[in-house]
Amino acid sequence: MTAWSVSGLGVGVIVRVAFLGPEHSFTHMAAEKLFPGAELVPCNSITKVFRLVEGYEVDYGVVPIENSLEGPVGETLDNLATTMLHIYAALEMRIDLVLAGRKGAGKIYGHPHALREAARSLERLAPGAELVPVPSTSHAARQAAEEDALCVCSRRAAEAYGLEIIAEGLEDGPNYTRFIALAWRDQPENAERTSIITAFPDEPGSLYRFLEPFARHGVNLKMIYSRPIPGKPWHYNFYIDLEGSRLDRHVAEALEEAAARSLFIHVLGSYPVQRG
Ligand SMILES: O=C(O)C(=O)C[C@]1(C(=O)O)C=C[C@@H](O)C=C1
Repeated sequence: MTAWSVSGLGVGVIVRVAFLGPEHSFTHMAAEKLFPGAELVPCNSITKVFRLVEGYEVDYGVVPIENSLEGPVGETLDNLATTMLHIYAALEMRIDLVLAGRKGAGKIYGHPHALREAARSLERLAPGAELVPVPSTSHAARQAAEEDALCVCSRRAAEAYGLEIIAEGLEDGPNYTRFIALAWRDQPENAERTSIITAFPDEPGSLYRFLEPFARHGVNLKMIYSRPIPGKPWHYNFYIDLEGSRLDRHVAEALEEAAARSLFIHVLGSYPVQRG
C-alpha cells in the first residue's frame, strides 16, 4: 500500500482518481501529475468520469476542459452545467502529438481535438487519408494497433501500443490543454482561479451590466465561453473564469453584485492551477 496524502486526507489513505482513458491518454498523464501515487481508474468517456465521482466510486475525476488551439471541450462544459461537483484543481500541460502506425494506411484515428490540432500536418503527411474520430488519443492508438492503421496520439501511447512513430511535432503551433480535477469540494484557501456558470435575460445590455462589477473591483477575467442550453434553442449559458479566490474580498463583492444582474450564478469552485 503506497503512502499518499492530499490536503484534507491523511497520509496512508489511497485516493482513487477516474480519468478519460484508456491508459496513456494525455488525461492519464494529467491525472498522474495532479495525484501522484493515486490509484487511477480509466473511463471510456468524460461523462463516465463525472458519474464515477458523483456516485462516490472514486474520490476525484480528471477531464480536459480547454485546448489552446481548439478551444473548449463541449462534453466537459455540458456536464459542468448540470453536476453538483466542484473544480478542485487544474493543470495546464503541453501536448506533443505524433503520427504513429503503418505508413501509407488509409485511416487515421484520433480524438477530434487532436485531429484538429494537427490538421495542417496531416494534410501534408497523409493527404486523402480518412480521419476517424474516437473518444481519446489512447483509444486511437489502441484502435490503430488492432487494425494496422494510423493514429494521432502521444509518444507514450504509440510506444505502449507498439506503433511505429512516423512523424513528431504534428501540432500547428504551441499546444496546451487545461485539465480539471472534479471533486465534491473546491480549494478556496489555496486558489488562483474561480470558475462560474451564469446566464442573462435576453435583453440589450445584460452582458455589459453583468461584467461591470468585475471591472470596477479589478477582477481579471481569464476565459469566457457561451454554450447553448440543451432544450432551449438560442439560449446560452456563459462559462467564465476569474483570477483569484471566491474568498478574496474583491472577488466576493464582484460576484455578489454580478449575481443580482444575472438569472443565476453557479460557482463551480476556486482552485489552484498547476503548470507543466
Ligand atoms: O486525453 C486525451 O488523450 C484526449 O484524447 C483528450 C484531449 C482533449 O480533449 O483535449 C486531450 C488533450 C489533447 O488536446 C487532445 C485530446
